[in-house]
Amino acid sequence: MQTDLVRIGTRGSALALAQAEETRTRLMAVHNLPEEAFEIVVISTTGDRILDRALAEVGGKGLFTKELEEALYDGRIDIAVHSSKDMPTYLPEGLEISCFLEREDVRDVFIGGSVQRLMDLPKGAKLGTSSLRRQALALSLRPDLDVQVFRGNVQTRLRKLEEGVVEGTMLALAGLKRLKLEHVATEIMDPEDFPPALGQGAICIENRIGDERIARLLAPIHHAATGAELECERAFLGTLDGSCRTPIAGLARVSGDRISFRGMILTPDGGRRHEITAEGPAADARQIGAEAGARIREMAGEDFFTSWS
Ligand SMILES: NCc1[nH]cc(CCC(=O)O)c1CC(=O)O
Repeated sequence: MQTDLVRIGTRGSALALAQAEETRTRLMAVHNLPEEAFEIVVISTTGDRILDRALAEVGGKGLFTKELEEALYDGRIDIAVHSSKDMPTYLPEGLEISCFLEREDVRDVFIGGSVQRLMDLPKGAKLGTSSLRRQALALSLRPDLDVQVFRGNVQTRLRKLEEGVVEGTMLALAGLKRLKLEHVATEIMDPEDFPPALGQGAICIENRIGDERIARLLAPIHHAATGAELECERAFLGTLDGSCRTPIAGLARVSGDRISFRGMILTPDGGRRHEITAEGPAADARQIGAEAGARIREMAGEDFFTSWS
C-alpha cells in the first residue's frame, strides 16, 4: 500500500462532511493508516449555492456533482464522496463509481412541528419538501396538504419547522443518523407506502478510471450487496431518465444471492401511479433494474411522462 496523500473531495454541507469523514475512518481502519494520510478537500457546487428554487427547475442532479468531477479530472482530488441518490445516472467519460459503502437505513421520516405523524396534520397544513417524490407520495396519502418548496440543509429545514414556516417536513433517516440527529424524527415511514428514492442511504465513491492506487485503496471498503442494489436501482433510473420531473421511487434489496426490486412512478399530485416488482439472481442486478424500467415505461405509456408537465 502506497502511503501518498489521498485527497477526499466532498461538498461542504454538514451531511457531506460526515460522509467524507465516514469514508476516511473506514479507509484508515482497513488499511491501518493515520489520519494524515488523507486530506478532506471541500468543494462548493452550484447545487449548494442555489437555495431558492426546486432542484428539478434549475436542472437536476448534476448540480451537486459537476464541480467535484472537475476536481477529479484536474487531480485536485483523488476520490469524490457522494450520496448515491444525488448522482446522475450517466457519469462523465473517464470517471467511474467503483465503491459503495454499506447502506444505511433506507427509510424516510416525517418530522412534525405540533403533530407526530403525517396523517395527523391538520387539513390543508403546509408540508415542506423539495422532493417531487415525497410531494407525490405525501399527496397520495393526504391530497389536502399544501406542499411548499423547502430546500436547504438539514439544519435550515429544522429551523424553518421550529419557526412555524411549515407544519411538517420529510427527510431521509440515513442523513439524520449520519448527523446524529435521528431523535428529531417523529415518524418513520413504512417503505411499503412511502418507498425511498433510488440510491437513498448509500454513500458512493467516484474516481478516475485506471487509477490503480485508488482502486486498491477502495476495494476493501466496497460493500457488494449494496453495490448490487445500487446497480439495479441505477439501471431502473437510467431507463426513466430524461423525465426528471417524474416522481420516481424504488428499492432493491439483496438477500443471499437473490435480489428483489420494487419501483414506482407517480404524477406530482400523487393522483396516478404505476408500480412494478422484479426478482432474480443478484448477479443480474443491472438487467433486472433495466427490464423493470422498460416494463414500467410500457405500462405507463409515454403520455404519463408528459401529460402533466
Ligand atoms: N438530496 C439531499 C440528500 N441527499 C442524500 C440525503 C440523505 C442521505 C442519503 O439518502 O444517503 C439527502 C437529504 C435528505 O433527503 O434527507
